[in-house]
Amino acid sequence: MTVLEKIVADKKEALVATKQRVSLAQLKDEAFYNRKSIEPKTNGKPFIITEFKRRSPSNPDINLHADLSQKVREYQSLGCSAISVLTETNYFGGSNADLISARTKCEVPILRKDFIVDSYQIHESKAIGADMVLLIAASLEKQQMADLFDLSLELGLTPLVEIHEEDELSKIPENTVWLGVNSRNLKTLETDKSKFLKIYPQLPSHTIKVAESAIKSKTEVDELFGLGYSAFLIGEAFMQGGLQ
Ligand SMILES: O=C(O)c1ccccc1NCC(=O)[C@H](O)[C@H](O)COP(=O)(O)O
Repeated sequence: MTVLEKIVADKKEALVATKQRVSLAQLKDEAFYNRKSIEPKTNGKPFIITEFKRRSPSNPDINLHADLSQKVREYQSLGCSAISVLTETNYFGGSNADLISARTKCEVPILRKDFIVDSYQIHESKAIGADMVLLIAASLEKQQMADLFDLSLELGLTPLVEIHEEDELSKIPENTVWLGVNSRNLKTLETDKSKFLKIYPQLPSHTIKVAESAIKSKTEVDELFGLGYSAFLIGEAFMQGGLQ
C-alpha cells in the first residue's frame, strides 16, 4: 500500500464516525456554509499560496509548534495570494479547527488541503470556511472526480485539481481551471522538480497551472512563472523561514 492509499483508507474509515457525529444537515446549518466564498484571481504576477503545515509523512517536524495565528499574520504581511491549511490530523497534524481559525484571521482565499474522497467533505469544507478544495486525481476515479468537482462549483468553492503524473490528465474534468502539478512522488515521497517542465507541454492551455511541492526559492518561482505556471503552492519553505 502506498502512503496515499493508506491515508485515503484511514480517511474513509474516519469519515464513518465523522458523519455520525455531525450530520449533513448540521453542516448546512453552520454560519460559514452560507457565506459567499472568495474566488481566487490571478493578476499577472505569481499567485503564491502559502501553506500552514506542521508535519507531513516526508517530514515529521516541519514546524511542530508553529502558532497558526502568527503564521497567518505573517503570510498576509508577506502579501500571499491565498493560504492553504492542512486539515488532515493523523499524518499532517492539522485540523478543521485550524482552518476555522485561519478563516477568522484573513481575507484571502483559503485552500482546504486534505484528502477528499466523499461529497460530505465538500460540504464540510464549505462549513468550515474554505474557498478552495484540493481534488487529488491519484486518489479518485474519473467519475468521482467529476462529481466532487461539480459539487464544489455548485457550492461556490474553487476546485484545485492535482495531478502527480501525466497519465492522470485523463481524469481531469474538461472545465478544470486550477490545475496543480505536484512534484512529489506519492509512492517514494521524493520530489522531482523536473516534472514541472516535463508535464507542462501536456497541460491544457486554458488552465491556471499551479506548481506544487519542493519550491524553495524566488528564482525557482520566477523560472516556473516564465515557463507558464501562474501559481505556486509552497509549504515547508514558508513554515521554516521563507523563500531563499
Ligand atoms: O508532503 C508530504 O510528505 C506528502 C505526503 C503524502 C501526500 C501529500 C504530501 N504533501 C502534500 C503536499 O502536496 C504539499 O503539502 C504541498 O504541495 C506543499 O509542498 P512543500 O512546499 O514541499 O511543503
